[in-house]
Amino acid sequence: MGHFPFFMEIGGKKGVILGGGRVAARKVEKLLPFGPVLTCIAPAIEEELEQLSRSGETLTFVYREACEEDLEGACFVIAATDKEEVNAWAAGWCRERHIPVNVVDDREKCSFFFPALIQEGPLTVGISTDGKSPAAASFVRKTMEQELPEGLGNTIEILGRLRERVLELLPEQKGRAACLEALFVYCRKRDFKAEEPELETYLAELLEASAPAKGGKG
Ligand SMILES: C[C@@]1(CC(=O)O)c2cc3[nH]c(cc4nc(cc5[nH]c(cc(n2)[C@H]1CCC(=O)O)[C@@](C)(CC(=O)O)[C@@H]5CCC(=O)O)C(CC(=O)O)=C4CCC(=O)O)c(CCC(=O)O)c3CC(=O)O
Ligand SMILES: NC(=O)C1=CN([C@@H]2O[C@H](COP(=O)(O)OP(=O)(O)OC[C@H]3O[C@@H](n4cnc5c(N)ncnc54)[C@H](O)[C@@H]3O)[C@@H](O)[C@H]2O)C=CC1
Repeated sequence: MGHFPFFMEIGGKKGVILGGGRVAARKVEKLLPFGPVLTCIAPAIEEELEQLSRSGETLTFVYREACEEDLEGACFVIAATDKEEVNAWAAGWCRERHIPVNVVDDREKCSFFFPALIQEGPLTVGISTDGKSPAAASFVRKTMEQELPEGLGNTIEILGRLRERVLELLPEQKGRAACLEALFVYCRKRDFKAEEPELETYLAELLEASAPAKGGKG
């Protein structure tokens, strides 16, 4: 059975990574922009991984073999050592306690997978092959990255701000949906190049058009 792609909030949540090699580094690099509090435990930690902590205090290192108390209170765990028995032990320990666990050397033991990931501002695309071909997931990511129009992330950021206003100003659901759809269609026609002042103007026109006729109620 496939795995469902929940987009979960992990800001401030405790994440534990066992292992400090290339694969652990790739997982940590993906997680950091989403703001978790990460601890990485391994006797030897690659420089590539240590360097990721420059930007914030949310990544700490413990230079020893993993033990049970490392996992206690974790919101999610990534078993990324090169020792099959260590990864398997962590997987079992977490599953017994209903802690989500990712096991890099055995997809059967994972309760969640890492996707191939595209991030463009607030846009997140996660791609999975249900663990069947990470290489295929990687290929789809690269193909999609080339296809996504430049400026899309910025446009979505602006649309997010305008949306707040539309939800406040238009009382009726159908009217709101039509207005938000029209805004997006406009952005698409402008090849995602329109900046906020231009979209503000267009929104004002849309709101004007949907306002009750003069002399009406209110
Ligand atoms: C189940 C899963 C669990 C998880 O790790 O989350 C998993 C498991 C395993 N991967 C293995 C191998 C490789 N994985 C990659 C690459 C990626 N692997 C990723 C995810 C996942 N890998 C999850 C499923 C995702 C899905 O549903 O498709 C990506 C998408 C995301 C990421 O890692 O962040 C990232 C591409 C990112 C991108 O390009 O965008 C490469 C290529 C490389 O390293 O460059 C190789 C070597 C080539 C090969 O073997 O194919 C092995 C065998 C290890 C061994 O041989 O010992 C296992 C174990 C098993 O299959 O049981
Ligand atoms: N899921 C994925 O995307 C991929 C998974 N893999 C798998 O990932 C595994 C790890 O690969 P790399 O990071 O390249 O290996 P690596 O050799 O670079 O790193 C292994 C790390 O595990 C640590 N370690 C060993 N024993 C430990 C213990 N008892 N407690 C805590 N840490 C311990 C080591 O100190 C080291 O930091 C491989 O064995 C391979 O099977 C490989 C490629 C992709």
